[in-house]
Amino acid sequence: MAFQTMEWIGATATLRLLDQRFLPEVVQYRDLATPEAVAGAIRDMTVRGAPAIGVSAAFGIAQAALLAEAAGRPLIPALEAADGVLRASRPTAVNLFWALDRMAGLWRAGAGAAQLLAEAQVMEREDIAVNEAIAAHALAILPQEVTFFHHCNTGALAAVGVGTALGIIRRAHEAGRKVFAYLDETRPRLQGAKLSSFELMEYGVPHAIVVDGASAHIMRRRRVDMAVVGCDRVAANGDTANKIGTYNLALAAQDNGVPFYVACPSSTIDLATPDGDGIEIEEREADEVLRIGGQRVAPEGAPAFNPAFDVTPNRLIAGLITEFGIVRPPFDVNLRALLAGRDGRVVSCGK
Ligand SMILES: CSC[C@@H](O)[C@@H](O)C(=O)COP(=O)(O)O
Repeated sequence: MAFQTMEWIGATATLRLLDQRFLPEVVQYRDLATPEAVAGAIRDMTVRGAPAIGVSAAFGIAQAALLAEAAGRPLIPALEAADGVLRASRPTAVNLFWALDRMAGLWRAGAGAAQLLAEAQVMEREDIAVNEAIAAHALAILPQEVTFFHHCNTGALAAVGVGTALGIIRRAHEAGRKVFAYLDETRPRLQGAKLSSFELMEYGVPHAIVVDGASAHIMRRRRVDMAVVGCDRVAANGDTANKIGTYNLALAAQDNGVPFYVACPSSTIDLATPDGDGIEIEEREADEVLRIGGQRVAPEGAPAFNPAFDVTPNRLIAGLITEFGIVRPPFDVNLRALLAGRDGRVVSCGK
């Protein structure tokens, strides 16, 4: 692979992130030396995608402990401050809070810097395995020839391993399936056109970038076997927050009889939020809408509204593809059973 989304540089205790803001034109890395810098990189979308955000934040916590220990400062105030600044970086992807809670469980119990770094590295390795398991479960239901519709970027750039939805597309291609993918360009940040296409070009997966508004038309006129997207938070009833435009895509899929799947690690499931109405939706600056590639496309002074995510109601979702299997409706029952199974009890994927 010609790029690596993140890398921990032990010698300098820095987190090296591929700066996704400049892809596909420039492959350039940033070395972040403090948890505040890591939080800034999450906020400005140097790193993005729910799993990648979570693991980056875990390294930010480890970094806080390492810096405090090296300076002989007390650990807990440093960790509390780092936790606060990282928690405030982006609101919607629950993986951020999941990762910070997991790290906080350790440092509140007295873990030191070495143990916190080891835990961040465990999370890094886990993500790789989880991504592979998601792809393997998906492959089991895919035909030999398959055309996908995909939204945003959910691949290696959004994770540590191959990613979720885009990881499925990549692994299906590598497994010898005859794969084609339509990639929504994903306005306003263009993660589909810039990042997902960058990845699929790299892997040699046949695809076409389409404008977001083309999905219903393409599903009506052309072969599409499955829409598959990632997600930032799944509520207890299966309502799913993902990049703005996902809900539109799900509606288009339903109207055209195309099964709509959401691929996610179980760390994206948030049983504490009963339904999608309780999910905070990040609102970003108007300029993302008003400009394309730095160039203003709207009249001077025109207003804009820029919600970065939307919530797809559970009734539009055929299944959630997790590392433990494919969760089918009724999601309220089956998601609880899935997470109970993760703790060693019964696993029911509602197949
Ligand atoms: C496996 S990534 C899943 C989601 O995080 C992805 O679909 C998405 O919405 C990313 O949004 P972004 O704003 O680029 O961080």
